[in-house]
Amino acid sequence: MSWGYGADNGPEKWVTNFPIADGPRQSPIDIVPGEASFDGGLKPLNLKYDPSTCLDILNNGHSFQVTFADDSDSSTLTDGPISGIYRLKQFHFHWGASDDRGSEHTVEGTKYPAELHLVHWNTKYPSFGEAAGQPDGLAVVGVFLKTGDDNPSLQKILDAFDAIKAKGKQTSFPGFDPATLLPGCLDYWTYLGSLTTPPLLESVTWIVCKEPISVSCEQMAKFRSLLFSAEGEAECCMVDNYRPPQPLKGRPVRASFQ
Ligand SMILES: NS(=O)(=O)c1c(F)cccc1F
Ligand SMILES: [Zn+2]
Repeated sequence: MSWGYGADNGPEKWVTNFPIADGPRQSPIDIVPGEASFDGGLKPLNLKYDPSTCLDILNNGHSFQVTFADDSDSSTLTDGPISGIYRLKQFHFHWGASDDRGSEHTVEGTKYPAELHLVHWNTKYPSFGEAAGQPDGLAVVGVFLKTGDDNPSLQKILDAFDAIKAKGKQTSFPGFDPATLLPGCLDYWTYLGSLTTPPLLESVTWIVCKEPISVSCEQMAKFRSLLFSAEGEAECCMVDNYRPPQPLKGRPVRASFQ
């Protein structure tokens, strides 16, 4: 059986096939603002996204992701805590079965109902796959979702869900601008971590935004209408697809703001 989020194949079991699960720089973590150190040397995030690089939306059996053409520097992350140019590859979300949980990072124990991950790879390496194996290979921008007003930008994504309900389904998704998913304020915490799903590679510079974006509770219900299961299999709702916080193991967490 391959990894997932169930009792038999979930986060507590991943270490069996992926021993790095107990490694020194695993993600997510609980962010404790009072223990983060303000670093005046951290630059503002510079996110430049070109909607024409948006290709399609896919249910990969553990989340859904929106994928981007990454054969040029059209959609990039620069500055912030990183050096060089990182290209946007995809974004995806993690969410809960109810509004009291779902995010991967937590803030002093507070769980949000969902978390957005914008995944970028360092162009000093030839591809995403190569970069994913390097300690400075990836940079993921995390944004919390908080229940409140309806989010029109999110709604465009949710309206595509009927075409990707089951695992393995994919449909074209042209012209979406991921910048519309960013909060107004781009203050962030940053630390060195890992992928939060197997293979849990310790190659991610995490950049977690302090300000959440909104999602309505009806929109959260739509997230929960996706399936972990493929067509023809017993239906299993895609919910609680989050890894809980992992030990900090002495890592510094820096803040871009005071
Ligand atoms: N969750 S995460 O952002 O760490 C992540 C990646 F960066 C890359 C691939 C899958 C994945 F889940
Ligand atoms: Zn993720």
